[in-house]
Amino acid sequence: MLKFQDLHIGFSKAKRKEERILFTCENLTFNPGEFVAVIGPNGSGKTTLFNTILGEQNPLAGEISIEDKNWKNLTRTEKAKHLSFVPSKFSGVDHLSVYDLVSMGRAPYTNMLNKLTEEDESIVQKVINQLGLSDFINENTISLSDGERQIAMIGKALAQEAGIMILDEPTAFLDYNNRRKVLQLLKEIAEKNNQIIFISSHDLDLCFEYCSRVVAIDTSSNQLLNFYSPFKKEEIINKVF
Ligand SMILES: Nc1ncnc2c1ncn2[C@@H]1O[C@H](COP(=O)(O)OP(=O)(O)OP(=O)(O)O)[C@@H](O)[C@H]1O
Repeated sequence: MLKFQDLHIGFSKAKRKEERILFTCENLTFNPGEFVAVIGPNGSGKTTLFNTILGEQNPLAGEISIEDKNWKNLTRTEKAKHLSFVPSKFSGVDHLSVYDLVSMGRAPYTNMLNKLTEEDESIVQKVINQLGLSDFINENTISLSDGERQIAMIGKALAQEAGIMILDEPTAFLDYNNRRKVLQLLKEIAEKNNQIIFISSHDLDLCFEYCSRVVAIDTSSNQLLNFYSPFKKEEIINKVF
C-alpha cells in the first residue's frame, strides 16, 4: 500500500532561485492491483511526481509512505525491493541479451558478484514465460523492435518483484497495436501479480480504457485530482486540459 499524505510536489530553493510548487494533493492511498494513469498537460509535473516517488527528489511538504513506513527512512536497496522503474526509451545495449536484461532485475537480491541463485533464475524464467519472451531470450537488446524492447524492459522490472512499478510514458514510441498490447499486459500484471502500476501518458483514450484509476494534474487549481473507472472522460479532459 502506497500513501501520499498532504504532498506538495515541486522544486525547492536548492534547485531554483525560488521555491516552486507544481501541485498539492490531498491524502491518497493506492492499493495492490491498481493500474493508475498520471495525466496532465506538458510541464504539469508528471515526471516530477515520479521522481519524488522514486526518491530522486524530496516533496516540498508532506509524506510518502509504503506499507506504513516513511519512504525517507528506507535504504536504496530496500526501495529497489518495493519499487521498479521503466524509462520511456531504452535503446538497448550491444551484446546484452534479453535474458541478461531481465536478469538485471534481480540485482537488489544478489550478492556483490551479481550471481543469480537457482531461485533468481526460476523467477527470470517465469517472467520470460509470462511476457511471451521465450523466442527472444538470446536476442541482442539493440536488435529488437521498439515494442519488443519495451516488453523486455517491463520484464526487467517484473523480475525485480517490487510491489510498485512506475513506467514513464511506456507507449510514447510504440505503434497503435503495440500500445494496446503493452497496456493490456500491464493491466493483467497489476491484476494477476497484485502490483500497483503507475504510468504517465498523453494517450488519454487508452488510459481511460485500460486503467482502473486516473490521477490528473490540474494546472488551474494546482491540485492532483483523483478519478476511478468508469471515467467521465469529457469531464476530466475539460477540467484538466
Ligand atoms: N530540475 C529542475 N529544476 C527546476 N524545474 C524543473 C526541473 N525539471 C523540470 N522542471 C520544471 O518543472 C515543471 C514540470 O516538469 P515535468 O517534467 O515534471 O512535467 P511533465 O508533466 O512530465 O511534462 P511532459 O508531459 O512535457 O513530459 C516544468 O515546468 C519544468 O520546466
